[in-house]
Amino acid sequence: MAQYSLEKDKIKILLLEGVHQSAVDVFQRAGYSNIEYHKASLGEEALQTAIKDAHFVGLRSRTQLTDNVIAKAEKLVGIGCFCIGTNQVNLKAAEKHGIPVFNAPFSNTRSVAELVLGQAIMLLRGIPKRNAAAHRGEWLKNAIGSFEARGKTLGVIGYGHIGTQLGILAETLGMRVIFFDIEDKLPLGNAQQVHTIEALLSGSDVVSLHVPETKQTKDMIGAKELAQMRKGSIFINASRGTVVDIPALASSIKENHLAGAAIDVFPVEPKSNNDEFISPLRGLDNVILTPHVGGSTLEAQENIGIEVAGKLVKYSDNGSTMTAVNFPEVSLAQHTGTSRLLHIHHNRPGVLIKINQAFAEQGINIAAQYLQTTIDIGYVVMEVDSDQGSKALEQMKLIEGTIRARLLR
Ligand SMILES: NC(=O)c1ccc[n+]([C@@H]2O[C@H](COP(=O)([O-])OP(=O)(O)OC[C@H]3O[C@@H](n4cnc5c(N)ncnc54)[C@H](O)[C@@H]3O)[C@@H](O)[C@H]2O)c1
Ligand SMILES: O=C(O)[C@H](O)COP(=O)(O)O
Repeated sequence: MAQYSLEKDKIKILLLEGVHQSAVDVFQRAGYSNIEYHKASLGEEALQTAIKDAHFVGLRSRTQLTDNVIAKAEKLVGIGCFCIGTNQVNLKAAEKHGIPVFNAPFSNTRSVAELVLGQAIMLLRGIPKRNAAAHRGEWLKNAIGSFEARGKTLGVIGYGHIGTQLGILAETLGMRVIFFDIEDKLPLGNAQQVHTIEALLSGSDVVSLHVPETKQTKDMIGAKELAQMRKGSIFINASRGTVVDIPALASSIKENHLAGAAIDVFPVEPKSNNDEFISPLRGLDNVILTPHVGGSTLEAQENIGIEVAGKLVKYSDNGSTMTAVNFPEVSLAQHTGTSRLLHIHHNRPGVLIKINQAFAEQGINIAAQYLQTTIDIGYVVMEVDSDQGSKALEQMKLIEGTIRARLLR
């Protein structure tokens, strides 16, 4: 599939799930005015219709970009996840179609860490159940099951951007921090890495999960793992809903093995704010339930809007793919005085040689050339004399193994 870059006002940008206005501002400042904006996510059928003529799509954690949806989005050249998680996008399918996927790996991490710390303090004091009781007209003034955070052990599972920040914040309260991660990680502050999940679960007063959704983390915490936690301890999950067996967690709370929990993410979440939230955890006074708002602060959303829209604009304007999660990364300055071509191909031997040969035969002068590959695809960026761009694109289209070719203006 070959594409000439369109006039910017012809490039359709589909924004879903109420991404922050800052994203719209970034696109508009860069000259992209054809923006279709939706406050909610779209179901598969509506999504297929809206995405059919879109060149870029921006979404958050709810919208499912399946293989099927991507295959039908014939004009799509870039995907922006305005969040951290990218599990809602079939990354392999996007790669196969030559579509880079970008996200915001840092912008909401502090928001999650702050929320979790607040929840830990509230749960250690038994506040959620006292709050629920007060709303029913009951008065639970006593110190039973009420503890300071100081001196308690926080166990972090997944010591990445969020887990590390949480650890540092917790230490400022005088908590001891241990963590479990599949990688060896540099402990920040006085944190200590433990090497089994059992050691973490049995050694912590508060356990907090900060792992991504992967095959390995699916149902990582079930009845067996909950039983390994200390009696009277606290469990927090603001990572992904697939990581925890929720019925097992509900049983552990009802049996008073755990003193409380805070859950922000669920295996099945309502599609919109108008749909009912269904969970076996509903009605348990010592469980804080939040509607996947760990990263939903105005600061985080504004920064995410600027960051991800900026990455999409850069890719559209000059082909730069830095920080793409499924694609060869190429960092490129703005080009002046030349035509820049982007060529995405199946990663087989000889593609670059064939492009160079074809250009040589046609007398096309190459001013600059960049190549990066993943196992499956190669990404070549070439600059040619500005009057030779269209001819060069025609030649690129003919190369065997081409997935996409694009000429930037
Ligand atoms: N609730 C929310 O609104 C919200 C907001 C932001 C992020 N998140 C979720 O939180 C997750 C973590 O975010 P982050 O920025 O800290 O990610 P990160 O990639 O920086 O850290 C994840 C850590 O988990 C570790 N890990 C991976 N698999 C593991 C396993 N099987 N066992 C133990 N450790 C494992 C990794 O090595 C890494 O250190 C995200 O993937 C996202 O799904 C949720
Ligand atoms: O992956 C993330 O960053 C979080 O889960 C937040 O997702 P959201 O943007 O849909 O709230």
